[in-house]
Amino acid sequence: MTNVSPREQLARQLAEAVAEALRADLEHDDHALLVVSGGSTPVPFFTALAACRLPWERVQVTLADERWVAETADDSNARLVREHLLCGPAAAATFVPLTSDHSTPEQGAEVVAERIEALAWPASVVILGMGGDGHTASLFPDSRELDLALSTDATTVAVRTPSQPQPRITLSAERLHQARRHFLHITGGDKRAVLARALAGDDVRELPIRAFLACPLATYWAP
Ligand SMILES: O=C(O)[C@H](O)[C@@H](O)[C@H](O)[C@H](O)COP(=O)(O)O
Repeated sequence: MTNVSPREQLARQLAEAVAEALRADLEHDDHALLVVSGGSTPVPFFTALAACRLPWERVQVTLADERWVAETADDSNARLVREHLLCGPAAAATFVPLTSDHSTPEQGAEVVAERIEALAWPASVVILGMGGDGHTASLFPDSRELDLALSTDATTVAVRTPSQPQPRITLSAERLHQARRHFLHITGGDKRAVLARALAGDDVRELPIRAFLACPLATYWAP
């Protein structure tokens, strides 16, 4: 038995659950939509999911949020997806990024929204991450667009926040709720403590992850 770390085991278990969900939906739908988050946590999950046997040509992939940077930039979530998930057979999936040629997310938000709205909603799966400040996607507590992102029925919202170096674009909470299944993928003691605080209170503006605690949320956590 190889010595597999708890985080690697978690990534593999999450990948199996997501693959199973996609297969179940593809039994009765032509396409299945997977919405993933960026950051660092998802990398082993992406690698494990890419190795799963799926009719990838019928899977659509998009992002919950994105930094408004070129796809060649180190901190591009689209780059992370292309490098770690869309590999091997999974390269046959249809990936729809969240950036456009516009110089700002405010200018690009509408054309990105149109592109996203054409996908196979409701999503089969939304994978959420969480930051130490309780943000998820780009719903940041210190963002002046938080109230809008939590209340609008628009698909995308341009976000600027003092805590992040780049402008961002995020799917709105309303759009992120349009899914059959929600998974929260977090690791480490700090995030476990933030989740415990989120579960103990109701103020969504304080900890925006709270916007997703009511929908069934499968939490995948490892130390
Ligand atoms: O663009 C992003 O950064 C993500 O979509 C973001 O919402 C992420 O899930 C959290 O910031 C956690 O990031 P880590 O996994 O790097 O801790």
